[in-house]
Amino acid sequence: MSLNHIRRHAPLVHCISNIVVANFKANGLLAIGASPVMADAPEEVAQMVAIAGALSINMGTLNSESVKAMLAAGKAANALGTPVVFDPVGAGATEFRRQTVRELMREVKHTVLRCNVGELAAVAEVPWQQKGVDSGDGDLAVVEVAKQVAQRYGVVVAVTGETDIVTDGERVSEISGGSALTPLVTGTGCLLSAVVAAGLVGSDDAYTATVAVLQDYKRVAEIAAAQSTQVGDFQIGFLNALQQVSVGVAA
Ligand SMILES: Nc1ncnc2c1ncn2[C@@H]1O[C@H](COP(=O)(O)OP(=O)(O)OP(=O)(O)O)[C@@H](O)[C@H]1O
Ligand SMILES: Cc1ncsc1CCO
Ligand SMILES: [Mg+2]
Repeated sequence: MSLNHIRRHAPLVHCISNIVVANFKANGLLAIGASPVMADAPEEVAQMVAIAGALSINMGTLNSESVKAMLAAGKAANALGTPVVFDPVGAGATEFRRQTVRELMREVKHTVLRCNVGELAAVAEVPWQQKGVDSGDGDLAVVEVAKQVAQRYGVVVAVTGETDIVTDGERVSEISGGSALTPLVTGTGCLLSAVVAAGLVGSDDAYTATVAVLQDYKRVAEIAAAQSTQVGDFQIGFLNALQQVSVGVAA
């Protein structure tokens, strides 16, 4: 019961968000009893991360200022031993994103990398046709590439899609289920990254904490899909189901 673990710890999660999903992410974290704070001014991120339980870095709508903030916040979190989750949104779509991924992977020690398959390919620098922020097309041995990235950077890698894969370079878990409506609501992956960050607070094994969050998140999608067939309703149902699962009242 990982979302329940988050509710019991009620962590403050410092999010460097993209502009598309900031509201959904904040409401999703509140629904499970966490406290979100969005802060991306380079001038304040080191101070903000110092009072947070975890840092969630998302480069979905990056610009030169927010990249400075990501580096400063990540380094400050590392110095404090605060867990960091990196979501390299659209990593392979442009040269700016590819460079930023390289810099963030080199300069910051991330606890968890949470991405879709296209983003994994970009982080691993293997060929893939990314479609903007969506996963896109290609042929990738996902488990093998995820393990290589995990070993190379000493990070837990969580790759999502119809079936999610989590690996620390040795252990591998596959998590299926959920709902095909989930990728039709923008930011469900971005929110998941922030929820993983929240789930790391009070956990001593990032791999098992990440697996537990992804399992609960699939269940959240199933509960939402049982109550709604249209995407708008599903988005609201998803927030409701996050609350239910975290409280422990979901069937
Ligand atoms: N076809 C599918 N069937 C069931 N669940 C899915 C499917 N595709 C994605 N998901 C689930 O949706 C959630 C978000 O994963 P996804 O891979 O879509 O993230 P993402 O591409 O980073 O999303 P975004 O950038 O919009 O935030 C995960 O819980 C994942 O398991
Ligand atoms: C649509 C979109 N564009 C940049 S970030 C984002 C949200 C999903 O990742
Ligand atoms: Mg994403």
